[in-house]
Amino acid sequence: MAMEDPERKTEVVLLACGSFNPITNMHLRLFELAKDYFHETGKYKVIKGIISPVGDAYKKKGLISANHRVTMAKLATKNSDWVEVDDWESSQSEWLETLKVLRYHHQKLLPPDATNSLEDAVPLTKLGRKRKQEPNRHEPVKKKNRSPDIKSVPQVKLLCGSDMLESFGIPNLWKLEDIAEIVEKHGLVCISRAGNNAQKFIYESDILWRHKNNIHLVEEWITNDISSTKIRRALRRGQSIRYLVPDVVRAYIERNNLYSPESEDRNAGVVLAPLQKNASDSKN
Ligand SMILES: Nc1ncnc2c1ncn2[C@@H]1O[C@H](COP(=O)(O)OP(=O)(O)OP(=O)(O)O)[C@@H](O)[C@H]1O
Ligand SMILES: NC(=O)c1ccc[n+]([C@@H]2O[C@H](COP(=O)(O)O)[C@@H](O)[C@H]2O)c1
Ligand SMILES: [Zn+2]
Repeated sequence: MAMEDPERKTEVVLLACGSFNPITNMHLRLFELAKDYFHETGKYKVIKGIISPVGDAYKKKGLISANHRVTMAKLATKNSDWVEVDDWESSQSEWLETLKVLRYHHQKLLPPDATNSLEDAVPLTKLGRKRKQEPNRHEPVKKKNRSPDIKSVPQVKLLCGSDMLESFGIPNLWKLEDIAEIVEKHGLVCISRAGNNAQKFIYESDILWRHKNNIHLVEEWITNDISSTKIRRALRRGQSIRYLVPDVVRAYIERNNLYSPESEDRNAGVVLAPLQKNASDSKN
């Protein structure tokens, strides 16, 4: 009686977008923290985590080739039974808005006959009901006899740190309509990060406030301020990065001599792709 009906839980896929230059232990922790959070609510079941390294066309300073970044992320997740790396985003020749990456991964989860431009026409939660239940290759078929109310299409939520949430406020970096669609149709899971105040940021934004039910703030109590920037800095200085990144990643970096003063100068003086794109969009 008191047992929850597992079939009624909303299935969630967590998508983390970023440079992963290189992937760190903290990136991997984000997934574990978010999964614990959702399971503790009793309402969600996290079925998968996806790491999507940004493509080279993002043009961030110090960004090394996507090839290496994807390889390192794959090495780092080798032992995870639920987090995987997807190179679809990084294999595009142009930089892609994060919303487009979310849409792509959501579409991949739809039954094959539902993928034709339904996305914008039908609210996400209705998609599963509108179409006949069909197995898809991402998920084993569950018991039949589902209640029609079960949202059978998993939600794809954007997993990020609070610095990424706060980057929504940087002029020209994000389009307002993209932010709106991310929080309205998909949802956001934000892990606290030193120096950021996500709650206040949501309070100060009308659009985020309106959709705060779809923004999940997760407090990281075992605080850990590892960042890729600090890893690259340590490497340039010949310092150890052991126990800050998975050991296979450390070995791969050393073997290929990936980070140096020269690599840090990549894209120096180049305008970041979203800034470039949004500036030229606002001119036409
Ligand atoms: N220590 C951390 N705590 C919370 N979130 C984090 C942490 N490190 C990374 N993230 C999140 O992981 C995602 C990918 O981040 P990204 O690839 O930029 O890593 P990073 O460590 O912030 O790198 P960089 O220092 O180069 O900006 C972002 O959403 C970012 O907020
Ligand atoms: N408008 C947008 O969709 C937009 C703008 C800026 C960054 N991003 C994404 O956010 C992530 C930021 O990563 P970094 O913190 O490593 O720069 C990347 O995946 C990037 O593509 C998206
Ligand atoms: Zn970052």
